[in-house]
Amino acid sequence: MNILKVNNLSFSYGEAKLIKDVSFTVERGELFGIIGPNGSGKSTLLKLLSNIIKKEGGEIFLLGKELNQYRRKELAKVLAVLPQSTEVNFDFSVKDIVEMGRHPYLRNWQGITQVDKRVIERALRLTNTIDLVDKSINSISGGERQRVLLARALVQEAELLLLDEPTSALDINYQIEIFELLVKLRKEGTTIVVVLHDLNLASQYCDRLLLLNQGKINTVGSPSEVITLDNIKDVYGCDVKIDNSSSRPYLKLVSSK
Ligand SMILES: Nc1ncnc2c1ncn2[C@@H]1O[C@H](COP(=O)(O)OP(=O)(O)OP(=O)(O)O)[C@@H](O)[C@H]1O
Repeated sequence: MNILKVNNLSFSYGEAKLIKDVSFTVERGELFGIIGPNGSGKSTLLKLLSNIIKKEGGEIFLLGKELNQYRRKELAKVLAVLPQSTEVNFDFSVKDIVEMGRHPYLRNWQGITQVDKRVIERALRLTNTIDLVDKSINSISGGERQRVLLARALVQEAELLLLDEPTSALDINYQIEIFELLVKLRKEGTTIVVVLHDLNLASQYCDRLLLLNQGKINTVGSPSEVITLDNIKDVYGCDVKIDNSSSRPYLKLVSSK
């Protein structure tokens, strides 16, 4: 059964049409990657799926219900988002930030419960951020902040996670750790849609990929169907080598000189 169904989605900023007639589905329990060059519309697409910006045309069904029919709290229990920009304007502590993710579960006038505390502690452990809880969100590194905001998304216990470049600020150790965490979450039943720049990480970890080019879908399919010499040449305009000796394609850059 699909968790997300997108039909003929379109979106413009002013005159510029940024998302053009995009249709695809995401199945329950998939790790689904969105890839494409800078400016191709990946973040815009993710914001549309998160209801952060409103579509111009088309339909987005989340668990069979139109996204714009969800109430805010109801949506936050089904869908959690890690945005591309992890800047936080106010000087909250890490603990406060992560607790905010439980907001949709809190009753009026009631503080956090033992259940909330357990969920928060698990998310802090999974993202390796437990030692940061007393620090101010603005006094930690960009990579630490990215993991803290992932913890905040996890405490929402949503069925669908939408992550915009969750490892962009992370060193190689944490990149692997976060992807192993995503694989674990997927095994537990969470569906994950993730925007990625690193085509090899996308190939290695995602079940299916959507390759976006100038706001349109170029290809949707398995990593072997999407990461091909022709597709990379068409979309990125560069020559690469692709090693297909293992089950998933591995891309190597070729110097233009
Ligand atoms: N608020 C905005 N107003 C006008 N144009 C915008 C706005 N936000 C993004 N754009 C434009 O929309 C296009 C798509 O941007 P988007 O951020 O979705 O691309 P992306 O594929 O995520 O890029 P990147 O890989 O660089 O993060 C870009 O040309 C960008 O300049």
